[in-house]
Amino acid sequence: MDVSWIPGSADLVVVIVAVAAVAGGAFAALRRGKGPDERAGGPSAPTERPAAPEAPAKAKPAGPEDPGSRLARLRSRLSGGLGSSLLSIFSRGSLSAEDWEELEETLLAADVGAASTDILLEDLKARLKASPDAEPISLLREALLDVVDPTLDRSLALEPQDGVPATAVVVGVNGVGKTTTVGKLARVLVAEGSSVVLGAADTFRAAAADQLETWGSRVGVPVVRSDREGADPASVAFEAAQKGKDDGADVVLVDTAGRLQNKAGLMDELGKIVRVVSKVSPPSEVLLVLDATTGQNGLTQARVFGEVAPLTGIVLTKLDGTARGGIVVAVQRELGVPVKFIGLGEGEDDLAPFDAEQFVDGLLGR
Ligand SMILES: Nc1nc2c(ncn2[C@@H]2O[C@H](COP(=O)(O)OP(=O)(O)OP(=O)(O)O)[C@@H](O)[C@H]2O)c(=O)[nH]1
Repeated sequence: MDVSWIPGSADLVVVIVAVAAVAGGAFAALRRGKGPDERAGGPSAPTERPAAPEAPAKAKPAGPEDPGSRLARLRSRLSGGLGSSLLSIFSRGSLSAEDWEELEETLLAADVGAASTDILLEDLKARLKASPDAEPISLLREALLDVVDPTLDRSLALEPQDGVPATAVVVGVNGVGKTTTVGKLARVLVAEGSSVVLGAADTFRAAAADQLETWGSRVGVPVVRSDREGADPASVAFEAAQKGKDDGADVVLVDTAGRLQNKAGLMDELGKIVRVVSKVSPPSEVLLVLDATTGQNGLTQARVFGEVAPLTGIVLTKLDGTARGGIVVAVQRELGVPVKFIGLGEGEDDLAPFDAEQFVDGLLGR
C-alpha cells in the first residue's frame, strides 16, 4: 500500500501504525464463542433464485500478511505524528491559556469532535488539579482511555450454532468501504479455518455485486447474488443465509447498500434484510462501516443506522488517508458501540482489529 501520495496523512498514520502494531496477531482472537440463541423456522421460498457462482467454500488462500511485516511496510513510508504536537505542548511545563487553546485545536484537528474535546480537556484539568506532579500526557492518556474504553468487547460474535451459520450484516452509506470490508473479513475468517458465504444484498448497483464476486473468488468463497439490478436485497440476503446453512458454512457475511438520502427506504430495506435473514439465522453482528475521512459526519450516519438495527460494532475505514483518527474517540463516547476494526488501505490485508490502548498510545505518540 502506497500512502505517500496522501497529503497531510502523516499525522494519523503514525497513530495507525501504532494501532496496527498492537493489533498485530490479534486476528487469532477475532471471534468469540457467542452466537444467537434462537433460530426461527424457514421462510417461504423467494421467487427468485439468485445465481450463486460455485467456489470451494473450504478453500484456503495463503494466510494474511504477517501483521508485523504489514506494520514495517507502513512505517517505512511514514514519519511525523499528531502525538508530536501534543508532546511539544506538554513539554512546555505548566500550561498557559494559549497552551490549552493549542491543545484544544490539536484535538479538534484530529476530529475528536467539539463535545468530546471539551470533556477531555475538563477531565484533564481535573486530573492535573488532583495530581499536579503527574505528567500531563499520562493524565491525558487516562482521560482518553476512559472515553475509548478498553474494556469493551471488540471480538466478533460469529460462532455457528447447531449447524446453522452465524450471520453478519454489514451496513453503511455508499462508498465507505462496506464491500471491501466484507472481502477483508472473509479473508481473515477463511484463514482462521472458517467456511464463509457472501451475500451481495447491495442490488442497487450491479457493479457492487461484481466487486463482491471478485473478492469472493480472490478469497475462495461462494457469493450469492442476483443478476437483476434492483432485485429485492432481502431475497438475496435470505438466499445467502440459506446457502450457508445448506452448505454447512460457519459464517454468512451480507453486504448491503446504504442510501441515506432516503431514510425511510433505508430503514425498510435494512429492517427487511435483518428480518428475513433471521428466518435462517438471526444476525449476531450488525457492523456499521464508517469512513474516517468524513469526520464528524460519521457520527450522524451512525445514529441513523443505529435506529434501523442494533449495531454491534463499527469498522472505521480509510484511516490511512486522514488525520482524523480522533473520530474513534467521538464515536466511542457518543454511541458506546465498540470500534472493532480499522481499515488501513484497499489491500486484502489492510484491516486490523482495533485495540483501545494502542490507539490511545499511538494518538499520544507514545
Ligand atoms: N484507502 C483506503 N481505501 C479503502 C479502504 N476501504 C475501502 N477503500 C476503498 O474505498 C472505495 C469504496 O469501497 P467499497 O468497498 O466499494 O465501498 P461500499 O461501501 O461497498 O460502496 P457502495 O457499494 O457504493 O455502497 C474503494 O475504492 C475501496 O478500495 C481503506 O481502509 N483505505
